[in-house]
Amino acid sequence: MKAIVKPTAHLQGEINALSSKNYTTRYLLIGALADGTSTIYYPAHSEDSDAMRRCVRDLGAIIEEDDEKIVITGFGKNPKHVSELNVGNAGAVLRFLMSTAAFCPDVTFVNTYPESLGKRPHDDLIDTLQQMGVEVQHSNGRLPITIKGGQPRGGKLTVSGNVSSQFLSSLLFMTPLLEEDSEIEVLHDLKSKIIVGQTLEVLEQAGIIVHASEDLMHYRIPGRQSYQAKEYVIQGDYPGSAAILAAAAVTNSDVRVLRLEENSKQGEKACVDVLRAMGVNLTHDNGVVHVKGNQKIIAGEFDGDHFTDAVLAMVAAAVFAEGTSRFYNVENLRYKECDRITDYLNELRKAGADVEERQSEIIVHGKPQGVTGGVEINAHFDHRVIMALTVVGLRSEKGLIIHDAHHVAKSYPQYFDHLRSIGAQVELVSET
Ligand SMILES: O=C(O)C1=C[C@@H](OP(=O)(O)O)[C@@H](O)[C@H](O)C1
Ligand SMILES: C=C(OP(=O)(O)O)C(=O)O
Repeated sequence: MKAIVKPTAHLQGEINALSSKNYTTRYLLIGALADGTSTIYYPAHSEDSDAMRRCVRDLGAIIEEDDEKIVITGFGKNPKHVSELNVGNAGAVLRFLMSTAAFCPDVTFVNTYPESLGKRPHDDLIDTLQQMGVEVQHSNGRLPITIKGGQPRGGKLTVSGNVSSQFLSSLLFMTPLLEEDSEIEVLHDLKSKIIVGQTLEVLEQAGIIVHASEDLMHYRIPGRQSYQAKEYVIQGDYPGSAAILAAAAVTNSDVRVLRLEENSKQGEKACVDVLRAMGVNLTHDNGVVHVKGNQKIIAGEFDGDHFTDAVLAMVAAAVFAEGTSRFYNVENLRYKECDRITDYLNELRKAGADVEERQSEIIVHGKPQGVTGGVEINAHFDHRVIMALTVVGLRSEKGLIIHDAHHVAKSYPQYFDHLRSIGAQVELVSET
């Protein structure tokens, strides 16, 4: 499917934020690791959350669902001995389940997105699983990956955190089920540290005890624990909503996004502060972000690691700022669905933006007068590239054509419908 994004000067209306992808994957996992029956209200429905649902079902969880909830009966630490799992293009789902798979004798994670997830590195987690006595076959740290587990050992473990926080989260989900106590030391650095807070939050809700140091670099996890079955309610999703808010910021708008909790632990909640710092007229009360955009954006400097999945949307807003913006500490964007620095900036340049890259920085020389557009964009299999380029297309002179825009469904299948409901001129055309 291609998205034909046309210049749009005004956006107006109200959007009910999509449900959080990152909470849905977590609650599905802890529901599967529990021995009883849990209920998850308002789960996300996207390719990534579907991937987690499919895989935990393959591993033996029993799932029933209706329009508002998923009821899941878990397998505890005794997953079914499947031989193959397909996580689609979902990095977090793959990494979280690589540890769960250590309870199975022989599982292969297949490589269905060789150009996207198939290129992402998982060596840091493979290394820790090997420390636990698990045999892992892999292709240079990449998919396909075969885990030959059975009885993983706890004890003293290390994991590197400078590529992704997902490796640490994965171990935090699995180690409480081991016979031995575990101690995890995070080596080098911990990127996307803030999202580990979401992992610790859901573990605590399920009655799991984890002793974490204040800097989140050391953990003591008692073994022989079990996940309690509980009821969970999924909150609205900040990473996806960040693109809607950016679209409202770069147009003349009066847009409300509902279900965005002020006290959420999602790091991407910072997008509200980033837009505020960029001079965007907005309020955030009672779970509603209300943007009254007037197309004026002021440049700023931001540590993007605090809001990793919203960086591309904030960069899209900065494309139209007065002055030069800098998003620093973002090197791990290179290891996501595509290289979100080089690949993304190449597409932005085609659209007419003035951007520069460093190894761990994105620099944007703003163009308040707008960009020319009128070109075709490669989505690089990346939902966040698609969402961000759509924002740029709305404020361009000639619009943009985004190829393979169906990949938006990885996290936000209703993105274009939501944008169109507030007046965005976007046409969706199938590509054969
Ligand atoms: O734990 C999670 O659910 C996620 C962690 C982040 O990845 P990194 O830790 O690789 O930055 C984020 O980008 C991803 O969308 C989801
Ligand atoms: C990077 C993302 O997801 P994942 O790492 O789970 O593929 C994302 O949602 O932007």
